[in-house]
Amino acid sequence: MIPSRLFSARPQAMLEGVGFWMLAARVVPGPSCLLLLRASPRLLSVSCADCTKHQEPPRKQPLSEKKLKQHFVDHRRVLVRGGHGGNGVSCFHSEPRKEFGGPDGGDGGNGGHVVLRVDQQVKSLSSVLSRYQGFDGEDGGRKNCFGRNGAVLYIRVPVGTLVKEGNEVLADLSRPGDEFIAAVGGTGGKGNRFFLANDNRAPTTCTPGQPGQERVLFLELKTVAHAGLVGFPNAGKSSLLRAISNARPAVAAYPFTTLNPHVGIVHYEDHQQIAVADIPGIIRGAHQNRGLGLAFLRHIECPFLLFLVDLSVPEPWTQLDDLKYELEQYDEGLSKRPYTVVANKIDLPQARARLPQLQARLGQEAIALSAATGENLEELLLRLKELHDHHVATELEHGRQPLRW
Ligand SMILES: Nc1nc2c(ncn2[C@@H]2O[C@H](COP(=O)(O)OP(=O)(O)OP(=O)(O)O)[C@@H](O)[C@H]2O)c(=O)[nH]1
Ligand SMILES: [Mg+2]
Repeated sequence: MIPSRLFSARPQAMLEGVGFWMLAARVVPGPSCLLLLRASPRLLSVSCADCTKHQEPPRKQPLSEKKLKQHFVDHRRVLVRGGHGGNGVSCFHSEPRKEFGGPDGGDGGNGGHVVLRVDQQVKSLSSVLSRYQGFDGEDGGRKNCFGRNGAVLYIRVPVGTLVKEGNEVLADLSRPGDEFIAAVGGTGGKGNRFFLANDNRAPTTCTPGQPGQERVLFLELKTVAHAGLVGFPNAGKSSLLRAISNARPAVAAYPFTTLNPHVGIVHYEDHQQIAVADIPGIIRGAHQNRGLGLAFLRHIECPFLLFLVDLSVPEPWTQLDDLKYELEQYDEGLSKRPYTVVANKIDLPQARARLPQLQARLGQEAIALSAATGENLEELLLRLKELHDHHVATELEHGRQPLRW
């Protein structure tokens, strides 16, 4: 509320706003300043020294979900073209008193390759452009000088980038530092020196540089994480990820709130880190492209899974069968990965009542918890650690490197 006596100080300034607040701040210090602080902190900092001490530093505005989606890009079509080779040159050596110096045209340099390189700092394909042209090689020169080769052009991509041409998978860049030559640079042309032969002492032939390889590649980002949260829309996957990690996926009471996978890192006291991916909701018929269809199933690139069952809906045990069926239809053996069943929303009385029936129907233990209230999250965290340790042990047993985040 603005005290009425302030208006009488300079009523005409109300329209201007700025002038009014400056005057009022000097007239009425103390609590009124708080009101004014909210109205115009910049001006108040000039007039009220006391309040400036308590002024909060400006906070960065969080990105809206719409903007986040624009930032996360999980597939890209890229036209890549290697650099053009430099041309060979045709010329002859000339020197005073040396009439026939011979051919001395140098070769052109090779065009530069375009190379995809995995960079752990890059988290999505949003920084990848739609076309890349490699660096050209330099033309050859006189005096048998060869042209400089074109430099290699590196495209930084995130871990888990799949490179496809048509339907063929060319490369799976799943480790930091992995490289793939997307387009080979063209070879440089030959200078006339190259064609010097016994039967031809003065060749004039030289060849042009070759164009670089050109192709259209499809880059696809798999979400690489230790655990994948799989569940129906609205089961509470994003809420659970928020509860156990620092990730901030959007949560709302409508299906398909999550349209892109989010990865959250669970930190343990012994500095172990486990990456958990929140995958968009799966519905019946997803393998036939229903709902978000197949688009998200490609993201399930996790050594173990967390099946999230929503206890607030009737007959929750059917969810697990449906989820497993969809995964199996998409990729045989996907549902056979180590997993654990998590039953969410036990804070609701009707959900808690369904728990014994769910356990009986599944014939296995389900971790009952509430992502909203944080109830029983510890049990899930311990189970996650167990699954992770089991994964590490199995990978080492097979002589493979376990996934590190
Ligand atoms: N009562 C209760 N509500 C919950 C709990 N967890 C999630 N919810 C609510 O369930 C709704 C859906 O939650 P989300 O986390 O967005 O669900 P989701 O599985 O990520 O949904 P999609 O992204 O659409 O697949 C929201 O309204 C949440 O507030 C819980 O433990 N208890
Ligand atoms: Mg979600």
